[in-house]
Amino acid sequence: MIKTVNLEAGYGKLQVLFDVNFEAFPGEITAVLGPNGSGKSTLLKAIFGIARVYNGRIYIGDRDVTKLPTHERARLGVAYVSQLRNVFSTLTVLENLRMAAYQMSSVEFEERLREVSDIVPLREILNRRAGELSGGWRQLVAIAMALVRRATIFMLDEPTAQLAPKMANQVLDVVLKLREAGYTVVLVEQNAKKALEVSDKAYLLVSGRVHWVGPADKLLEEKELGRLYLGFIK
Ligand SMILES: Nc1ncnc2c1ncn2[C@@H]1O[C@H](COP(=O)(O)OP(=O)(O)OP(=O)(O)O)[C@@H](O)[C@H]1O
Repeated sequence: MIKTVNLEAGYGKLQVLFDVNFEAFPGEITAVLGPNGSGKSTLLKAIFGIARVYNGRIYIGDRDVTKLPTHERARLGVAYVSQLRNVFSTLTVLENLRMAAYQMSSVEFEERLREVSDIVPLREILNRRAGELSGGWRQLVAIAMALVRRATIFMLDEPTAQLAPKMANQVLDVVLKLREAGYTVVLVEQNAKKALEVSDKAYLLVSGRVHWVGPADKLLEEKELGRLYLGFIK
C-alpha cells in the first residue's frame, strides 16, 4: 500500500503539488488523471524520491519513507516505470533481467523468470537486444525487471502513450495481470477513458490538487469533469 498525507512537492522553487492525500492498495489499479502539467508525474516522482518534498508524508505500508533515498524505496518494493531510459538498450532482454537479479543465484533467477513470464509474455524476446524493441515492449521489459527484483508497487507513467492500439492493449493486459497477482498498481495515463475502464479507483489532479477522487466507473459518468479536464468529447 502506498499513501501520501498532505503532500507538497515540486522541483527547486517550483511547487507543483499542493496538499495531496493519495492512497493506492494491493490488488487494485489506481488511475491518476488530469490535464497536462497538473502534476501526475510529479506525484509518482515524489513517491519514488526523485521530486522534492517540501511538506507532508509518504508511506509505504506503515513505513514513513518521506526521508528515505530512492534506492531504499525501491528495496521496499516500489518501482517507477516511465518511457524514458527504462532498459539497457545494448543488452539483450535476458541480460537486462539478469542485471535486475544480480544478487540472486541462477537457480533463483530461473524460478523468478518463470513466475515473471506468467505476467509478462517474454519468452519470444529474451534474446533480442532491448534497444531494437518497440517502445511498448521496452516498457514491458522494464516491468519484468521490476518483477524480477520483487517489486510489489508498480507506478506506471503513461505506459500506453504513443503506442499503436494493439500494443497499448497488450501493455494494459499486463497491467491487469499485475492487479490479478495482487500488486499495487498506480497508472498515470493520457488516455483517460481507457485508463478508467481498467482501473478501480481514480484521482483527478487539477493544478496540483486533488480535484476529484472516487471509483473509476463513477468518474466515467462525470461528463462535465470529463469534458473539462479529461478530453471526453461528450
Ligand atoms: N524535472 C523538472 N524540473 C522542473 N520542473 C518540472 C520538472 N518536471 C516537471 N516539471 C514541471 O512541473 C509541472 C508538472 O509536471 P508533471 O510532469 O508532473 O505534469 P503531468 O500532469 O504529468 O503532465 P504531462 O501529462 O504533461 O506529463 C509542469 O509545470 C512541468 O513543467
